[in-house]
Amino acid sequence: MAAAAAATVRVAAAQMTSINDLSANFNTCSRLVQDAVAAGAKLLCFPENFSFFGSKDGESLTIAETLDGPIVHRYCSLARESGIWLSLGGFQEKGPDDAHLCNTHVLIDDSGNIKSTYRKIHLFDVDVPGGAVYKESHFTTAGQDIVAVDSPMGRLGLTVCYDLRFPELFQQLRFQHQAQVLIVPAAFTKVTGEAHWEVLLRARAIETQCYVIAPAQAGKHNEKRECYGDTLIIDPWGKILGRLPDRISTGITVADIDFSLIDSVRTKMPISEHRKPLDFWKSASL
Ligand SMILES: O=C(O)CNC(=O)[C@H](CS)NC(=O)CCC(=O)C(=O)O
Repeated sequence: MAAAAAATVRVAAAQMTSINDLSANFNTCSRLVQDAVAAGAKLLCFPENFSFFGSKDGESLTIAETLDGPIVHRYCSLARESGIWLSLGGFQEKGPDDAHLCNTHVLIDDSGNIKSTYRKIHLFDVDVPGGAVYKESHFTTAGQDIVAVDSPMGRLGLTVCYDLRFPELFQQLRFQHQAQVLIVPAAFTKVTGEAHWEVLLRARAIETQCYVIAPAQAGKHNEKRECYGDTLIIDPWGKILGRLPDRISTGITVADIDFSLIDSVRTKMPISEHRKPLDFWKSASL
């Protein structure tokens, strides 16, 4: 008889203040990996720009690398040596030309192999009210593909930051790609985070009936940039399971993924049966 799958599995999400120094950020990540392993986590998720947070426009282009370059290689070794899965939630991957990179979410297994990669689909070209103007597309090429992948932590759906505002991606991950756990690494602005971060994350968890793991950049990265922070882990009922003692400190939070909770929430409230196919909406709007 096959061994029964574990009923729960522990995951961790990091909160950190990355700077424009690859080694300093790697040292922080290594320390957080040790904390996650000590806490019994099988997966640790890092925020967007975990390995490098530029201090001026275009600085990230100077450190962009391919997935087989030394930066990702170092994180693969860290995963293998520590026996933990890592979600690298926003790596500056060398793009199609020297003027563009891809904002790539890289998932590494506990043997140190890259399991999958997702390239951020929605780019942050936004004039933040009361904040700065962002033009991510100036130096970033958008991804085209939805990515979900099986793991011991369930079927993981990969996203990056601003994707959070586009529920259709999350609907696709749940209903077309059968995701159970959605990872939303972020570097949210302070202004938009205050207004929207928690409510958007809880909404995505509730409407997809998935766990949501949302590791966040936090606090002041340099003279010009400050991120909202507030790393969260949320269950499929929308309940917050994990959060650091404060919004901007560096550290991890952990929570247990309970597969029976996913099943019971979905069975008792069968939205996958009640939802209308796209064709319904086409005819309903005529
Ligand atoms: O600020 C930085 O340099 C780092 N941030 C990023 O790399 C990305 C792209 S500019 N930030 C977001 O997507 C913020 C989304 C957001 O804040 C929202 O949707 O409200």
